[in-house]
Amino acid sequence: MSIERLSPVIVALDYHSKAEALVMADQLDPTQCRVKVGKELFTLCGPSIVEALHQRGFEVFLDLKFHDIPNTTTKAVQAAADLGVWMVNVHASGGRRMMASCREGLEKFRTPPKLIAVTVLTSMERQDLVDIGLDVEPMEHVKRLAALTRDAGLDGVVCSAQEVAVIRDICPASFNLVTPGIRPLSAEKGDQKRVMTPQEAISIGSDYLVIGRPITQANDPLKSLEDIIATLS
Ligand SMILES: O=C(O)c1cc(=O)[nH]c(=O)n1[C@@H]1O[C@H](COP(=O)(O)O)[C@@H](O)[C@H]1O
Repeated sequence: MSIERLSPVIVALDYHSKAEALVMADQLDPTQCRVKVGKELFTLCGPSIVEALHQRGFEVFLDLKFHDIPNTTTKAVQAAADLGVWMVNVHASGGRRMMASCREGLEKFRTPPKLIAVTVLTSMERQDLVDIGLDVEPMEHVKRLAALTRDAGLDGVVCSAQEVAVIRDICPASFNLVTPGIRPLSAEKGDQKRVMTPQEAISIGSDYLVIGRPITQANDPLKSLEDIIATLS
């Protein structure tokens, strides 16, 4: 069975050192999940953490949420492709030209990473958008940015599972919907606002579930991962 069919779970390795991240990775199983390397870990460790995870058999989502001018962002996603990562992301609010330039920049790679765009962070709610001058519901803004991402030719978006149904209506089935803000019923929400359980997220059409603390802060992370996967079938 391919890993695509085995598990949609991407475990967020949000750690402050390579050693801590690898202790967690060594408790997980690369046939049951992928892993995500974000800003904290990559800023501290650089490419060596990606190499160490590849050596252990994990596919890596490099979550650096690039947001810059087209030239800079394109060079950044090309650097991610040089590292051989499975997925990389930019901010959709960087705009159509920036996203299209990134997509074109990956065309020269034989097996480019999936290129996806963050819509509205799952930690944000309506008032956070008002604060930055956007007097809209998160759902509406996510829909607009997902359409822009689709038109720029990217592989998908990061959104909350609460927006999946609306995006599915306007994007092709091949458009990947990657959803953080996933919380089993028993888990703390923490700083996440737009949340959903793993089971609900999959039933509504999420392709990938990004899950950090509910797995990495569990007493038995592998059991927590397996318990979550068991709820998905
Ligand atoms: O791009 C992301 O992965 C991301 C986008 C978003 O809108 N919300 C969000 O939480 N994330 C990431 O997903 C992970 C969620 O972790 P937990 O809240 O611990 O499950 C973190 O590493 C976040 O950086």
